[in-house]
Amino acid sequence: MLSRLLFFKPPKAKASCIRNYAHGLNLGLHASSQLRPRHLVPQFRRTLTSITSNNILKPPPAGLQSKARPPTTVSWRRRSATASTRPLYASRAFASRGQPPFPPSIRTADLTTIDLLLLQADDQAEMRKLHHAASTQGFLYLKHHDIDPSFLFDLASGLFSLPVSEKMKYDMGRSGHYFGYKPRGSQYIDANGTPDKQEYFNLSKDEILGEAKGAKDQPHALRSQWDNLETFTRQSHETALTLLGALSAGLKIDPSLLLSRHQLERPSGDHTRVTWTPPGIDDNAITFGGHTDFGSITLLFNQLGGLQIINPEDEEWMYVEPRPECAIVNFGDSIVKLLGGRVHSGMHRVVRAPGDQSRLPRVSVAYFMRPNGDVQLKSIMPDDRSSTQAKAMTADEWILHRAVHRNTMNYKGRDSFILSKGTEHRDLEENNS
Ligand SMILES: O=C(O)CCC(=O)C(=O)O
Ligand SMILES: [Fe+2]
Repeated sequence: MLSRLLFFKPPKAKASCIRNYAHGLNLGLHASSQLRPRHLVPQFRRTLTSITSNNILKPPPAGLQSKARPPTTVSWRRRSATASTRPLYASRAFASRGQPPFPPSIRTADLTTIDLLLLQADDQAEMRKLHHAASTQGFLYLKHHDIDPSFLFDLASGLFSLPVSEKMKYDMGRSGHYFGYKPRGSQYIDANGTPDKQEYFNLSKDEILGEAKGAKDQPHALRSQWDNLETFTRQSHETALTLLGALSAGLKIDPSLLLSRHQLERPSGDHTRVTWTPPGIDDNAITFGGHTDFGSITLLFNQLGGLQIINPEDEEWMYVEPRPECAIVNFGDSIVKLLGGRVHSGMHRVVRAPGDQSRLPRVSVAYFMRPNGDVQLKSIMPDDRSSTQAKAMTADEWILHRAVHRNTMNYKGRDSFILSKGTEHRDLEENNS
């Protein structure tokens, strides 16, 4: 791996040098599956640290700094590789799990498929396609990623079959704290306060990377997978950064505007979520009500159907068919606010899995990328500057706001429902942002 890194030229300009070096770092990481930045020779690590600390990346605040890890977060491109030169995609292993097929007769959303390899190769047409998908449906399929969520699907049954009293030791509660366990029924799904039907664990990026103070303990099923969780977190974040970089190109803005607001090493609400819905749900039941995601980019991994989005043409709900070789990507409220409404945060919900799939427990895995916690959620677009001087909620405040108001125990009628909504209800939202 070192010989690969030495091919890279010494730094020229700040931004490009960071990309080249971090790019090289990533190439090394992926070429040699289990190598991580902490395995780099100290000399190279020092070089990277001094480059990145040169006013482009702010170091994390004291107390949150990782001793072993250089900040590598500005990269968004890796050197392109063709499908034939790349190792077996993790998603292929994820594909063969023998679940009943998604029923072919069901109406599904016709989402654009974006090729991550083409984005990494700076393919202009693919970047335009990404921009178009982001600004219309706000949902897309992403192929040729190398994120492997299969270990989380494997551990889900053991994790969620723990006694409720055991899982409740990790309860996230009702205060808006958003990491830990969410029991079934603790969020409501509609204006009447109907409880949801799924449980999940949210695992903080900062805790997984060892950078959060006071990190919570975790059940053994998760704790024993910490290395895999770290790899999953890093790869998901890196993939989301690639999307942000390519989207910036589509929007013709300086990529650092978005990249500097989504740094891996900065404290943020990013997390991995493993969701479990038991079989035996009533036909037509909604297990997770219509919502938009709070953050910037969600990478979702599904084996079973059940996810639905609203068709912008006729406003009807349509299934999103799981494609095991693809992640489902959607854009959330935070990036809508940062880009002054130039992308769409798609409304979605989850219903019982269709057909024979409904006989299985439904597991889904997601990585939620959010802005750094202290980022103000207002437009960063150069054209919007004059209208965005007022102070806005920070990314952390926005999570708190939405999470508190979704909690069943905080439900006080329609007003609570209105307060729980995101950017899909712009008229409502203007009153609470
Ligand atoms: O389970 C799914 O397919 C989607 C879950 C979801 O929308 C969420 O957790 O925000
Ligand atoms: Fe969602």
